Amino acid sequence: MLHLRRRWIGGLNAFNETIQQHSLRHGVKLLAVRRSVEAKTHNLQNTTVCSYNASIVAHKKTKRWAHVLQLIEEMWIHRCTPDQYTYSSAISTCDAGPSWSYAIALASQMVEKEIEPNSVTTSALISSCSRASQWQRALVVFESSSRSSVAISNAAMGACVKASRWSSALKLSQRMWQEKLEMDLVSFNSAIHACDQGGAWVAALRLLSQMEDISLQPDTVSLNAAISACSQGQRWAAAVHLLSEMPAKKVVPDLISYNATMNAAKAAKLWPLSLHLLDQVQGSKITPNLISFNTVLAACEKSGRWISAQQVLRQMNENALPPDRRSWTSLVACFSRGSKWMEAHGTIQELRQMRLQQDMMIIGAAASAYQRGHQWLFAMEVFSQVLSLNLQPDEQLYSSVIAASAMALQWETAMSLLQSMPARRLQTTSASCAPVLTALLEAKHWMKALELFNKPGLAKDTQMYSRMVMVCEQHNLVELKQPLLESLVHDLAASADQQSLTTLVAGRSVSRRPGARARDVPLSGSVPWRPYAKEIRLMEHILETAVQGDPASVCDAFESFGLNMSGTSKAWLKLAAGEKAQVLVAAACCAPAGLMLEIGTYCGHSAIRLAAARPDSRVVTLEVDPVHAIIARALVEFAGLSSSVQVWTGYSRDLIPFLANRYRDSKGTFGFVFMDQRGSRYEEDLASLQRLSLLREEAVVVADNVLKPGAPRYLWQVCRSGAFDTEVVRVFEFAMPVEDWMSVSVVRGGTTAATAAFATPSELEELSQVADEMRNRAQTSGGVSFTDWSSFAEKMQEGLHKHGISATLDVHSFAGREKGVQPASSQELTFWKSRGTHPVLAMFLILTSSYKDSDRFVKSSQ
Ligand SMILES: C[S@@+](CC[C@H](N)C(=O)[O-])C[C@H]1O[C@@H](n2cnc3c(N)ncnc32)[C@H](O)[C@@H]1O
Repeated sequence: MLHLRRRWIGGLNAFNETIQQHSLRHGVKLLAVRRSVEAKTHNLQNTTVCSYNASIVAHKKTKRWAHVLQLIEEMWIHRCTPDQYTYSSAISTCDAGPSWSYAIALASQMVEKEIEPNSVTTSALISSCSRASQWQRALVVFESSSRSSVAISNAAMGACVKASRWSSALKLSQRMWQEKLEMDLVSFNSAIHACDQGGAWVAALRLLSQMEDISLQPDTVSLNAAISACSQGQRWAAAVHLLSEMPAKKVVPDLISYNATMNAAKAAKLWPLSLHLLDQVQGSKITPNLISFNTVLAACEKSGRWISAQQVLRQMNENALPPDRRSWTSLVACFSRGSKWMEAHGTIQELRQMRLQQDMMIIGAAASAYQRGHQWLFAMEVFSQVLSLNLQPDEQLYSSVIAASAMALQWETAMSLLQSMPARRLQTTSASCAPVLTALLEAKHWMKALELFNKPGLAKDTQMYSRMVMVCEQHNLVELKQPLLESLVHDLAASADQQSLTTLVAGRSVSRRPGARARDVPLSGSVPWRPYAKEIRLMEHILETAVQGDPASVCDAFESFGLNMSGTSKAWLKLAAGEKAQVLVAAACCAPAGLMLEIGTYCGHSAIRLAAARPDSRVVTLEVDPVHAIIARALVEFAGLSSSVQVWTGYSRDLIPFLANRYRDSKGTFGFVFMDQRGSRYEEDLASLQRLSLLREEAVVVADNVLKPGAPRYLWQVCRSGAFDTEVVRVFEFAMPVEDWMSVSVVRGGTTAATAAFATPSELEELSQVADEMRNRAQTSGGVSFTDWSSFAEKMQEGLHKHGISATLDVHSFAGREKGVQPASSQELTFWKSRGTHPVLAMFLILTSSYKDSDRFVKSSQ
């Protein structure tokens, strides 16, 4: 007993400082003097401990802690010794509100008077420490308490949770479980709350199952905390599961349950799920609040779903819930991501009229929209607005405004903005430097550009190199390009792989190295991923296995390497090979004379195929990644096609206007185009080609991957605008057992600029965004499994079908003629023409005729 008391005293010694600061002893004494006078008057001498205790309990109910303190002091004066019960009641009265320090003072008095504390006093004392944000002291009291009890442990866990010490709280709950204390709802709820704080979703689910084991019914608080833990732990599926299970557990979900699940959907960028949950809330008797709407808006923002965001804002108005700054920021950011600068601008104007105070978030989102829309004057205007509002511009805002100015060739403005960043203690990054560099190069200030580029500490990324290399190539700045490429290769992660690139950059052409052995082809999942390791191995494989100067053997080597890669899309080689190559070559063979354009060179596989298939033509191919471009040039040279294939480094949006100047031809420059860049750019790049009159009459335009990841906006243009005749060809993805589509279109005469005004239905806009999300997912470290690709392709097919877009030709059972162009019989051509098929496509159909279509032809022509 004595030992336990010592422990208790030891624990309390830690409070000395607090007691000195907050002790009421002094105040209590003064009160007691007054009270003792009153006591005399009221003849309280005969009052017993019991009656004092009764009065204290009465005051406890009304939380009159000052009276309780007076009574205790009085008891001492009248030599009526307070007991354990007196102190328990008194401490729990003082535990509430600002009087927590008196609880500590009372506890200290108990120690002084050698009165043994019970579990009520201890837990009340722990709560007091917790209120005083003294979680460590709460734990000291807990550890020094003589016996374990649920109340004491709950109080200690509560103190840890309040102080966000989630792991300490979880340890306490584990201890309770191991010590077989009868954990109650409060214990579990505190523990699950701790899991929420730490995103410990596994522990939260384990606690729920422990509750089930002891037949303890969780309540809304338990389940909401568990959903929130899953959300913190990025487990949206578990969060949705918990929400859907609530009715079965006889727990009614409330707004917090829905908001927490929506938050999980937002974190996973699952905007359709968050919209669905919002619909569910609205369909139930719960009224969504600002948090609900803002969570859904933020989910839309993450994916740039501006149409959905607009709908959510309308719903807010219908619910008489005015959007706040956060809601507006999400909307403007959605417009920015969706490249809708005019809509973003309209919203900013609306906010000004509403006199809504704008903050850095909204302004930053607007500046980014202006940057994407090349609106440097508006970007500068918002920048000035930031200064006039005495806000501190951040790096993001600087980058947007600099990029917008640089794109408008305002290099002086861009440069002075960049130079003013350090004065504001802002770090210059590649996002802010790259546009200035490009603008300087465009303005032919080569030396200034080089000076900036060589500035120590400048973070250089591939995009920056790409833009620099692009300008050097366009202006034939060989002396400038060389150090850039050297620096690029040097900046790549140091590895043996780097050597091959160094050789190429040094200007030494690659050739077959007799005796050298290609490294094992497959890049298994266990091989650590290094930048460009896959591409460098591919190159080495081709150099070792193909015949120099023989394009067919080079293409075979590309394919054999690709077929040996396996697993997820991360290891998969993104070539238009296999069936796709057959469609590509057949379409190219039907195209009118003129240059052939490819957007998306990668390592040069399809460019080599095209050049080999049409020796009468030249291929111009664009590649944004400078390392891919280096490898592609080397392999084109190895295939003996350097004079037929020209590789340009740069982003298609920047390069197409350059092509217009470089290759202008009065008949239109390109007779054939192969779109194999990011599918979300197809439509815009095609529109640029049309606007700049770069397409010949009856030019053939082929696009790959129009089903997976998909290019719904582009398909809508080529299938439904009336400006093209199009066949949509069903093929197998190269080296993947998944269906994909390629589109083969012929530009109808006189319609080269007609598609711009042809609006895409909103559902297809949405589908385009889904496609982009899949593209992003494919680029993440996990990649996308073949099964996921397959089910994605099915869904995309359904979505397109609703808008009348389906495959028109099946090449799975390709029965076309052997390689190369063979003259089609006049009977075949007449057949297709009689069916209204464009003669160029008729030719293509004959070349790629599948069993199905051959049958159709044979039966109809008999
Ligand atoms: C699917 S791969 C091309 C495969 C290649 N056509 C073949 O079949 O061998 C796509 C390539 O396009 C490049 N790319 C993506 N978007 C681009 C753009 N807008 N402009 C230029 N290149 C782009 C990527 O860096 C990547 O190397």
